[in-house]
Amino acid sequence: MQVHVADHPLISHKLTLLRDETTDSPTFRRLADELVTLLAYEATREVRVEPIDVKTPVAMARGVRLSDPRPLVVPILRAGLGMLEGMQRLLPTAEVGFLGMVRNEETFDPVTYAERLPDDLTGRQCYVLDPMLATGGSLAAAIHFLVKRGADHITAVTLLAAPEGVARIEAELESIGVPVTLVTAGLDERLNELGYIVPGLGDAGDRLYGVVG
Ligand SMILES: O=P(O)(O)OC[C@H]1O[C@H](OP(=O)(O)OP(=O)(O)O)[C@H](O)[C@@H]1O
Ligand SMILES: O=c1cc[nH]c(=O)[nH]1
Ligand SMILES: [Mg+2]
Repeated sequence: MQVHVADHPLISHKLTLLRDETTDSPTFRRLADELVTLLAYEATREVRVEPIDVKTPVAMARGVRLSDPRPLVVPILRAGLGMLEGMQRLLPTAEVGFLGMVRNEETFDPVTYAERLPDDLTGRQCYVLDPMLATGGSLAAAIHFLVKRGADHITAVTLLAAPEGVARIEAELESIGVPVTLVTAGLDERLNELGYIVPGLGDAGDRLYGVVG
């Protein structure tokens, strides 16, 4: 898997504020949104385009436009929803599909409670959004959903990733069978015994939207 850890002082600055436990929910949402827009630039480096000609006020010019079919952006609910607008700012014409997943707190296995994806993703580039790649269970499950429908190019965009999660996706790449790229604002040290990223930022969903039972 190609792993791009963002190396930019503005991204590091915003990520540091995001980690801070005193950062409130409205600020956390704004920072997550800003971070995704910065990450989207790197994440879309291989977005497919086709040549077109355009008439400027002066002359004809050769340019490009996004190819059809348009990319599909898939936020993993809940926390991934906090990254959607930031991504759409750069890819306004992308389609959006949804996956709802929650981790079992004891086994860390993802439970899928919602799925709204196009049936046929043949030839589609897909961008999966989830702030946290911890054990990698949720991202692996999301990738399998997309590949089963025919997606042939997947980019995951995260705010933080743990080495354990990266290793898991790498180990599953053979069964995944399509190239996967990870673009993340930070790669942290490890997971703790509760499956949280260390030092991390806590529970991204709770920090974005509040604690639900
Ligand atoms: O890599 P993993 O070990 O699978 O963990 C990461 C997942 O955990 C979090 O979601 P959570 O289950 O807390 O759901 P939420 O977004 O509703 O808070 C996070 O947003 C990822 O989806
Ligand atoms: O650190 C973590 C791990 C999983 N999910 C989160 O929201 N945070
Ligand atoms: Mg959560």
